[in-house]
Amino acid sequence: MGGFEPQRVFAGGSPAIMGILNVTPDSFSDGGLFLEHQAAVARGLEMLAEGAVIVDVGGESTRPGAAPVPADEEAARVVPVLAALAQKAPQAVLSVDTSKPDVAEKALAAGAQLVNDVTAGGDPRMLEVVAEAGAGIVLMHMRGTPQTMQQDTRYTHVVAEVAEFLAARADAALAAGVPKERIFLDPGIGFGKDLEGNLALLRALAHLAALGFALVLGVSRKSFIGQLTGAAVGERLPGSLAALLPALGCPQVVVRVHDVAATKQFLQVARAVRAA
Ligand SMILES: Nc1nc2ncc(COP(=O)(O)OP(=O)(O)O)nc2c(=O)[nH]1
Repeated sequence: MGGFEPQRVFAGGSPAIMGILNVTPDSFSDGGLFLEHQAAVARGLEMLAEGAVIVDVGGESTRPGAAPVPADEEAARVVPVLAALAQKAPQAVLSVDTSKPDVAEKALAAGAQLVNDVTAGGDPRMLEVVAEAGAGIVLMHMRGTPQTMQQDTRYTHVVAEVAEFLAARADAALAAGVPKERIFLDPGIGFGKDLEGNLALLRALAHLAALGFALVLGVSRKSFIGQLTGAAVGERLPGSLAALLPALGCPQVVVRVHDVAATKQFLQVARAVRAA
């Protein structure tokens, strides 16, 4: 149950890779590919073999306009996959991508050690669930909900506003009893931001790292890459890799990606050729 060990995430250095495993019919880039549990477990094991340190299992798409999934359906999607991965890959760090405390509770009992909450503890019970389980939590910035977040993407100063939100949510997690080393902050690229807002957050990633918490960064295949290049969602791997460049300067960052092997190779070479 829980027992998140942060040192396992960065034992191989930073950035560390979080492989995305969407057990959903409608995720924006890979919906339906891994809805069947056997295929999902195989994909999770494949990503671990390719170099992922964390496998992030999600049962509800958060793409703009996505319909919410009932808790029992979401749990039915992710819990069996997490249980199988915990049994087959006991060395893996498993996370559950959910904003529902009930789903998180079941996922942690099944072997997840980290909760990836795109609402940053929007449901107050989530922080209690995470603290009680000794789990880690990813607190992500999103304006509104997947249904509303792209309707208002105006900020006075997007970096300052996102940093302020994340710092406040980290304080709430600390107050709930989650230790600092088990808290990850995430700017939420694509969640209620326009192109300029996403780029400003990427350029200022070191500023967010200066808040003193480990970070998670999710840029993989996202629409801002399409806006910059015209590339369709299945053609965005080069742009997804280029968007990781700001992460290279951060001491403790997890990059959340679909393409694990390519990202692993990119990071190995980028680290080798980059001045210290
Ligand atoms: N912490 C964090 N979690 C996230 N979960 C989902 C997505 C959206 O990507 P994906 O999971 O591929 O799509 P969908 O939400 O449609 O399943 N992005 C993030 C992110 O940037 N950060």
